Amino acid sequence: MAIKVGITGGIGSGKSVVSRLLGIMGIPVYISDIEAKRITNTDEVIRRELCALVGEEVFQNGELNRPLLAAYMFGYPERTKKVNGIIHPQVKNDFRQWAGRLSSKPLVGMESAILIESGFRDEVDVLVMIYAPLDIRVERVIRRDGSSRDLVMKRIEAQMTDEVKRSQADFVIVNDDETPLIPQVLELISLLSKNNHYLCSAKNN
Ligand SMILES: CC(C)(COP(=O)(O)OP(=O)(O)OC[C@H]1O[C@@H](n2cnc3c(N)ncnc32)[C@H](O)[C@@H]1O)[C@@H](O)C(=O)NCCC(=O)NCCS
Ligand SMILES: Nc1ncnc2c1ncn2[C@@H]1O[C@H](COP(=O)(O)OP(=O)(O)OP(=O)(O)O)[C@@H](O)[C@H]1O
Repeated sequence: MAIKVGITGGIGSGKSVVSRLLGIMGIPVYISDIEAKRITNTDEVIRRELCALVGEEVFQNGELNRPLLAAYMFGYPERTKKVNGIIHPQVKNDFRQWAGRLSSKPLVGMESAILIESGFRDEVDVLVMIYAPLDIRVERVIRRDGSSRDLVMKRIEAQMTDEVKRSQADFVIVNDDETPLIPQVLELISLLSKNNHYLCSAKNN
């Protein structure tokens, strides 16, 4: 049975960068953002419920109108809760199936900015928080997405605080543009591998 590693952290903290590093090292990672998008675009029940909640225009030419959904939910906690309530149960189901298919792997990951708040904490065995100071995160996302500061702040407000995340995390990786990242990721893998001989089996292959 694979050890399931949750990777969380606020928007722009560097989860995707860490997940890519894990991927390079042979650890498959379920990227919730990507999978939630796929499921939202293909699941009939989600489609129906989102249309009923937001309006038919939330899908355009069969595709989710992402800017519209983002404008609808971010900044409105009650709406965010309803949208999450439609999408997240299906993502949880999908993750379970994905992890089941990879049960022979020593380690698998699940990346989500809102892993704790969407009720995924119990789906993973170990929780890793990627930490970066707020100002750095905001600047990174503005640079990455070309979004406005206001839009980034609204997303941050829809996410749990770093303090709460930190209190639930088993490991914290600091990605503040100063602390070297790769040694921390290697240390994490080495720690997780101590009990399941991950590195030994890699050497034997
Ligand atoms: C609202 C949507 C359409 C906006 O799409 P967009 O391409 O602009 O953003 P993207 O999906 O790439 O997300 C970027 C970042 O926004 C933040 N974010 C996304 N969804 C949420 C949410 N429900 N609550 C808080 N933060 C969120 C995360 O930090 C995420 O990594 C999209 O994020 C979405 O469908 N969200 C609902 C599904 C969801 O909760 N996904 C997150 C992981 S399960
Ligand atoms: N250590 C780093 N060195 C250089 N660039 C970095 C580093 N960490 C993150 N970045 C850059 O900052 C941006 C945000 O990082 P990333 O996309 O990994 O964040 P995230 O936590 O996955 O965000 P989101 O919640 O939006 O998915 C990206 O453009 C990424 O390339």
